[in-house]
Amino acid sequence: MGAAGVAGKQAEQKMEESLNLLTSTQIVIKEALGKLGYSDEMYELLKEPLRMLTVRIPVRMDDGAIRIFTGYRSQHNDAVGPTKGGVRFHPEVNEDEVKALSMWMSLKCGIVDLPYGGGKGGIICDPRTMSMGELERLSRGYVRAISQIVGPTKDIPAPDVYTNSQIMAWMMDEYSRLREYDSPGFITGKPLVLGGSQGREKATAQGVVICIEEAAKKRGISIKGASVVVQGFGNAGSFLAKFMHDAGAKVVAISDAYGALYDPDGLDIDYLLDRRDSFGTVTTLFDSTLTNEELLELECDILVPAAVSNQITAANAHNIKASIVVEAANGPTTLEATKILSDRGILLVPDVLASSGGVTVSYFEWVQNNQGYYWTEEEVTEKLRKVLVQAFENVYQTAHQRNVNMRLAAYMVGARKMSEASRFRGWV
Ligand SMILES: NC(=O)C1=CN([C@@H]2O[C@H](COP(=O)(O)OP(=O)(O)OC[C@H]3O[C@@H](n4cnc5c(N)ncnc54)[C@H](O)[C@@H]3O)[C@@H](O)[C@H]2O)C=CC1
Ligand SMILES: O=C(O)CCC(=O)C(=O)O
Repeated sequence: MGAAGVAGKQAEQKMEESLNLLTSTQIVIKEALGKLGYSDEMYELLKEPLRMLTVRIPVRMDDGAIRIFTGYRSQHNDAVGPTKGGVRFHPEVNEDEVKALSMWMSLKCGIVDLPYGGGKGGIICDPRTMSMGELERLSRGYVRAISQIVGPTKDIPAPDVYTNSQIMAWMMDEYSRLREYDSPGFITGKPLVLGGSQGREKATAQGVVICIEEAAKKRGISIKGASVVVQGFGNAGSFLAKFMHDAGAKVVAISDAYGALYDPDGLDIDYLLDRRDSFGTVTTLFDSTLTNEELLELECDILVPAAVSNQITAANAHNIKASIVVEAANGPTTLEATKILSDRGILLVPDVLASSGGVTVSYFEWVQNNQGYYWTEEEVTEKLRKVLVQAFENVYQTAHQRNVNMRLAAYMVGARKMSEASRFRGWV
């Protein structure tokens, strides 16, 4: 079959497979709760968020026209504490995705043992086509629209895809104006001068690196000289590529929304970092690129999807060459693909564990905001390492002891705390 035929068949298989993130999350949560011995009532409680707010945000665009944007804020479960999770600005944001993302936040917070439940937000928009003024008005409008259900002791947003510290600053300023007092603890991922934490920007990637190191130890792979492929070159992917490169690994391919760059001898990561724009775009500067689909199937030791969901599916899971796949992105691998990779003996470190470094340092930021006393980058990094190494080991041991794959093990570890908190509160 020619290349076009193979691509067509893969597209067909992808269509047949369930790519609904909410449905697949519910399947694994149900299985995890069953393994933990919880009743069906617990599943009924946890299968959907407790609260989902849909808002419509009118924004005056630079040309004078008014555009109405749709946004969401989902709060999955607040039995443990206030809900926590990022805000995504992306054209493909939808209600089910935001719900699933908030459920994953609950699981992440359980895995790294934070006093939070999970939340997540999103706005359907394409910030790459908007001016700074339009983005500021949209960010402020979103905060006004969700202000009743968020706050430093209710639900604390943070950055995610196509949002950054500037957007967090506008959102914090808008919330502080509404409440009429300075509220740095309303949001994390802020610039340092507004109460941001040392190390938050790099935290997601640092967490992923710790998981890669732990996974590599289990597989007897040395990081020095290992070949690494990274999908996505934004906050998570670009820092990750840099850290792996600095640790002596050979980063042979990276990508962004427009394509991938490949060099079997290793890419010049510092050069690419220098050239990327604020949306993590760099491949458009080069002629010779691969597709994101081709990138995933490249020969390598370690593959890190660090972009968007549903990238590794039943259609390409058999062609993945890496022996370790570490999910920096949320939801990059479907359930069917998870099974295929696990059956093939590939060590898959799931998103709810691998990408939990970001929310861990967000928690540190919130603690520092609450106490008004700030830590050094070394302190943050050391605390993050301790948390992540412990979390990895808990999930890895659970997988072994219960003879389940790492995703199911992570859901079991992550679901336990919110289930117990819900039970003690008398909700179930
Ligand atoms: N920023 C954070 O603290 C955290 C991020 N994550 C997850 O990591 C992933 C990446 O997030 P960030 O790096 O923060 O976003 P970002 O906005 O900084 O970068 C996104 C990157 O993905 C690329 N991309 C977008 N659409 C793509 C597509 N269809 N195919 C391939 N590449 C595409 C962009 O070009 C860019 O390089 C997301 O799944 C996010 O939910 C998870 C935990 C924390
Ligand atoms: O930093 C945070 O609070 C949340 C980060 C996030 O949205 C995620 O882990 O997916």
